[in-house]
Amino acid sequence: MTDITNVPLDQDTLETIDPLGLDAWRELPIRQQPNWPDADAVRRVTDELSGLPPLVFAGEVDRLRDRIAQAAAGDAFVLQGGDCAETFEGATADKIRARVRTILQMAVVLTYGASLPVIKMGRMAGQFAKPRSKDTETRGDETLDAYRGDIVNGFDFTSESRTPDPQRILRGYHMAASTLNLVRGFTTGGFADLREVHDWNRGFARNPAMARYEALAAEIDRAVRFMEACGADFHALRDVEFYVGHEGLLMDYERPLTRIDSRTATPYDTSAHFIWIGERTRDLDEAHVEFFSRIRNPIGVKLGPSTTPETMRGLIEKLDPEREPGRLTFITRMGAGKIREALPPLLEAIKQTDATPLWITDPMHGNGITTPNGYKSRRFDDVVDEVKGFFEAHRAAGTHPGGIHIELTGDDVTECLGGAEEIDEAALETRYESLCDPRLNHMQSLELAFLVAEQLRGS
Ligand SMILES: O=C[C@H](O)[C@H](O)COP(=O)(O)O
Ligand SMILES: C=C(OP(=O)(O)O)C(=O)O
Repeated sequence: MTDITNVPLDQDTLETIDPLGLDAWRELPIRQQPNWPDADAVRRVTDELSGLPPLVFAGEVDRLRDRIAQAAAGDAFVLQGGDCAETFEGATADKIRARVRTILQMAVVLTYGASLPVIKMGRMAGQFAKPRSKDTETRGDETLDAYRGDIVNGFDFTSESRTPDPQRILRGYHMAASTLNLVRGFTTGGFADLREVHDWNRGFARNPAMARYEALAAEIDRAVRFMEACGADFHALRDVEFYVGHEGLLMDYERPLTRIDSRTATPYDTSAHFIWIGERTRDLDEAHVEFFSRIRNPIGVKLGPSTTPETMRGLIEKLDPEREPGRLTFITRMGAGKIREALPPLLEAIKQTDATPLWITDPMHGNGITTPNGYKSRRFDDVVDEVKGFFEAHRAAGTHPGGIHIELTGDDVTECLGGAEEIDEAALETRYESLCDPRLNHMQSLELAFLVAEQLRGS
């Protein structure tokens, strides 16, 4: 853990110089921050970042909060997806297009399955910082800093590349800005036309490996044609609301991008519409929860299998004291083997409170394995099983299963095992590109969407 606490100041002084408490986190323990070698260089960068334009606007953030409130009430479903770790090299038009396309395709299938609006959100345009299990990595007799994401250091195993470089923070900001710009272009410029997006799904279901989904794809097809025959204005439907979110981890990025909204005089973290706090940094008495309790964005918190009802209640008190609809999302990542025991007590406990968080399943992070040939992977079947466990638990408790959070790519990588294409351990060697955790590829993502749609129809 890195202590980046400043010289402690007394409470009165703090309240005078920081009335909104946006720097109170600096007095608290903090995890998962880089050991920047040059504090002055970091200060110069954060000063510069503080003066750069916001990436998102407070009004959009408010709209997302309303949408999340809808989902929490069971009237919408959230789809969050994107890379485990976005890279600077991967911020190309082709890769961004493929990811957006995958999310839009999944959304069509889920919309049909749920008969509800699907709120589309990329793990994109800022998902550059990674928490790690270990601060260092050893290869042979050399030990270097662990790779913490492109916004901190490089992946190459050399001392130069692994040394945290604050200039990367600025590069991350510019990469996020250009990614978001393209995402906005795609989702408002015709690329999201429902007829075309569904046409891609039809092609997918005709693939012999995916034949199981043909019937559902054909049903969606009929529905789209029915809408067309009824005179639906597909031109108006070409534009979709698309939001971005990432883990709020690197405080030297999130704090300078936090700005006071001129309409309401309240602080918004303008690095993304949605920010989540990771499983490793959600301690109630530490810096991340403190900081994100002060901002107006909708906040997610990852909940692993050891989360107790008491911790959950503490998070609600700290992050959503006003019980504001849409403010708080719990993203459970329990693991397929644990969700059926670990989630029900939380759902029973939530019913005893006046809180109405949105519940989303992240079926990726509790299902990591390392294969005998040395790859970090996940079994598609475990991912599906955790999703099923999530729906089962919510059905039994009478609460709403409100969304899914997936690490995915639009490319044909081979990082997760199984799926209809039956990716096996040997295949992992052919196209494993993630610099951190394994993602579902394009086909696996669509397959999951069809399976979730089946669950939604049954719920
Ligand atoms: O994406 C999540 C974490 O950053 C990742 O699982 C950490 O991986 P590690 O255990 O290899 O550090
Ligand atoms: C690190 C992540 O997840 P978790 O906090 O659930 O481990 C992540 O989503 O990238």
